[in-house]
Amino acid sequence: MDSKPHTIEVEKLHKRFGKINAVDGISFKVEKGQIVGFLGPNGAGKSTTMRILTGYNRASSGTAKICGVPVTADPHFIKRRIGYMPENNPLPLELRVREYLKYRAKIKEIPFSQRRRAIDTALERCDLLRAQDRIIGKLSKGFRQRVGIADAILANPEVIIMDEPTIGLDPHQVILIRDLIASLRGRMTVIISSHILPEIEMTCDQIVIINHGKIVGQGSPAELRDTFIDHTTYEVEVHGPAKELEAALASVAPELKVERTSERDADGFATVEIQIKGKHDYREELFQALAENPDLRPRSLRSKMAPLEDVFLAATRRSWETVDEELAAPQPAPQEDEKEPVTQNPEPGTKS
Ligand SMILES: Nc1ncnc2c1ncn2[C@@H]1O[C@H](COP(=O)(O)OP(=O)(O)OP(=O)(O)O)[C@@H](O)[C@H]1O
Repeated sequence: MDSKPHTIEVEKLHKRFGKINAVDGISFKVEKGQIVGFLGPNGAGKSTTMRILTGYNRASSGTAKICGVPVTADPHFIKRRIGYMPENNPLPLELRVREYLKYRAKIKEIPFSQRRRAIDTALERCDLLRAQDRIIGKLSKGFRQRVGIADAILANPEVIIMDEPTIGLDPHQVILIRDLIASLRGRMTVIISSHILPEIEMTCDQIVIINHGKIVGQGSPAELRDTFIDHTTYEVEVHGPAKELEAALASVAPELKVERTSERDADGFATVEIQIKGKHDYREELFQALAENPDLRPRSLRSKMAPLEDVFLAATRRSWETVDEELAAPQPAPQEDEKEPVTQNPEPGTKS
């Protein structure tokens, strides 16, 4: 049973651009205070979904609700509840940081008496107090991204949507932005899209994997691993003849595969990566098999979590197989609404 309230509810969302199904029946819910990552290859439909949520794009069909209200029902209500940082966020390069946030505070209708405090808080949270009088055009890309985030959080909205917030940043800046996003956990509901998989894994409570406009995987990193990864990987450091090692490993599990073996180090130890099908933890059996052989000397043994990249590849591969099957199947005659995009909702007003 659902326990926490859902700040974002998306149901059977479709967006067609002519013949392109950019978003093809997406449904998901996000609990209050969670950080959700959108993962997907180029053209998967991430930005389009985000733009529908913010009211920038209208859906062809389906519903998207923010705080229980359909995004098209009350654009003003939605505007006040969402902070949006679009991909390649355009900023006025000639303005100073504080000046820009003042202008944005006005647009966002923050009451005059609260503006100064709201700006100071956003500057502080984004570690921009030192840069508040700098001209935006003279800031590094990392600082500009922080200005974009400061703008998104300025009105203390319930939902923050960020499209590729770390694109083009150096690793140091990526860590700063990641920490900044993590600091919003519990306070705001956050959706971010990124191609940087470890970043999504480190930052997000839930991950939504999108491919060809459809959701192909959804859940916490652990749940996704459970769904898409059917093996466990182990790494063992061992000394001894290759033949003996092969025999010892073969006795552990019939479906054991040696993925790679490193060069031996100065002490004669090689690092061997092993994969065994299934979810059973074979560490004890592996250690025993190696230790029992007098010609082998194990030095360390550990199980390795599958990288999110493997989950992503497995999820998208599975969806490509489905697409291939769909393409091979006989096609029904086109429906009326496939010929012309359905414009169910009016285009909302200004950017928030
Ligand atoms: N305004 C538009 N007109 C026509 N087609 C569009 C439009 N916007 C997006 N598309 C198409 O819709 C599909 C989904 O695009 P979208 O930008 O949502 O993908 P994405 O997952 O955000 O990709 P990326 O990671 O490259 O930003 C793509 O095929 C894209 O070409």
